[in-house]
Amino acid sequence: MITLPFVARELPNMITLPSIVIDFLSPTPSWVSSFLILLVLLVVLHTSRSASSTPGPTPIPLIGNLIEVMRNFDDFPNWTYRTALRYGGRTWKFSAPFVGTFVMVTDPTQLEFVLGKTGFDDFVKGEELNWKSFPVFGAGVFTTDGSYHRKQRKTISRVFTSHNFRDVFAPVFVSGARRLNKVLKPIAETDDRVDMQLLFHRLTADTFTEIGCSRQLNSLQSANPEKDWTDALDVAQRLVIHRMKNPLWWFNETFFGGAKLMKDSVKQVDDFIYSVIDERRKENDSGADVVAKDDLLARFMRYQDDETGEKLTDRELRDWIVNIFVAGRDTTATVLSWTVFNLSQNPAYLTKIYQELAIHLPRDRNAPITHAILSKLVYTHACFVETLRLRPALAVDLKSCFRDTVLPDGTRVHKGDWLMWSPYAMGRLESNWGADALEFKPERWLVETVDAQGIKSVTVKQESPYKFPAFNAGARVCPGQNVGLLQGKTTLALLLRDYEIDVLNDPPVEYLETITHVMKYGLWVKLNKRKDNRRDSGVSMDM
Ligand code: HEM
Repeated sequence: MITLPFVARELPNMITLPSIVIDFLSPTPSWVSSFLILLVLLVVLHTSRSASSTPGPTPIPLIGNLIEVMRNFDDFPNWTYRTALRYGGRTWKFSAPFVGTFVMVTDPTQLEFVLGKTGFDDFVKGEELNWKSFPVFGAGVFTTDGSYHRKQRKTISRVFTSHNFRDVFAPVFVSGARRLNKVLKPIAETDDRVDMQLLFHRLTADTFTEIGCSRQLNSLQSANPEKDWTDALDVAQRLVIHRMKNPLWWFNETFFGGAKLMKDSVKQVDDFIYSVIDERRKENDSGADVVAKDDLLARFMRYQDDETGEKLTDRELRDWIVNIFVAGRDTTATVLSWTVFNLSQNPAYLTKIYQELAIHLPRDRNAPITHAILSKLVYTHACFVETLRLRPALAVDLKSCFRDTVLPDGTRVHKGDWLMWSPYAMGRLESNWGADALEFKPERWLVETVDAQGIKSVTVKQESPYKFPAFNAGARVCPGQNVGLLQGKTTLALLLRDYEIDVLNDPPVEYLETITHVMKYGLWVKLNKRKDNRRDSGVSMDM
């Protein structure tokens, strides 16, 4: 054994290598030997880390689990499920070069540590996510940490009052669902097929533009040019995902036009949002009563920093609006699509929804449908959350580890590692949901309660968010979950009241993993007008 002088200088504890290695290295230029030694050290480091007691797919020196990850790239949520099964729901690890080590959690107790109070400061969104997504999300609520994130959450949460649920959200969602049904009417009268996923996305784009900035996008009814900004947002979001998932993303952006596509898409988004902000500022200056518009933009414009008294700049307003738009639009539309699909595979549950609608929705199709009525649609609600369990809108989520820490099960997580959790896998594990975990079974959400007067009622169970993290959990739990649920059940209720939906499975229904768990080829269906099941005569409902 001989000692390498330069290594000894770098590392006082003296690292020694077998002479055979040195003999091999000595005739080579010093940078080559330095590089090779670095590689050897990396292998040693890598092997010592992977030799930890945390299970996981066997890594290959230097490339970690890259091959396995690449092989399962397009089926990532299922891979997380299969691997979690292999390790019996225990925490496991995998790694990939240039991306890092991922610690995967599927057990509610570990997730509570990570997302709850104890680990909140140890696990953050982090700088990498922040800068990679900056062109699209800017310094928005999704990608920031610390006090800036808290002030956004506080302002956003103030919009979700019971008054707004009753007087703003419910009417917007009911009128959106009615518009959707109107668009479907001529389609149902012919043999035409339609992609419901596309229409759900347009519907939620319309409703969240209305809630966000009181603009009528009308993308459901027409090829409105303003709709293009939402398409551009989709493209930009996909590029962000590419940045997060593919270590060679910069290659694509630099040499294959990705950078231009990102720039053009972001510009289209910005043009729309800045024009809305500009218009609102002019309305403000002209003395128009913007306060009466209790939309998110109005609230954000009224926001003043507690300490400095400063208001938000146009750029900040733009970021806040984009984030909330993405949060509300894609998630709800995705879950709606999967709910329709799940119900088509389980007609018995569809029949139960029909019964519930027959009892609670007004007989007159044009009569108002209030928030109070919608609150009674417990079974429809349960179908929506059961879909979320099996098809969470964010199938996999992650945070960056800010400092070395140890999970309750003893797993060591190092600073810079990624802490990942898979709501998709967690929703399917028997250890979390019992032997029938893979079955679509809305009943698992229903609980019977008895009030002080002895009156029985059925409600939807509140599961622990650490067992059911479809809306995240802890201090970053989704503040809009009840808004999403309300729009989900409203749309579903009115759609199923009026139409029988025949899912064609052609093209097949498969998922595509982008930010949300969307369907790769859409959800193609054939529609028929439904008969009103309260009338024995079987007379078709008026449209
Ligand atoms: C079914 C519908 C919805 C689902 C499944 C859902 C799910 C989620 C999830 C999983 C997160 C955490 C994402 C992360 O890790 O950063 C999240 C965050 C968030 N959601 Fe939702 N969401 C839904 C609807 C909505 C709606 C309708 C709004 C607003 C109107 C909204 C607003 C937000 C916001 C602002 C955040 C960021 C919270 C933070 O980081 O502090 N969501 N949502």
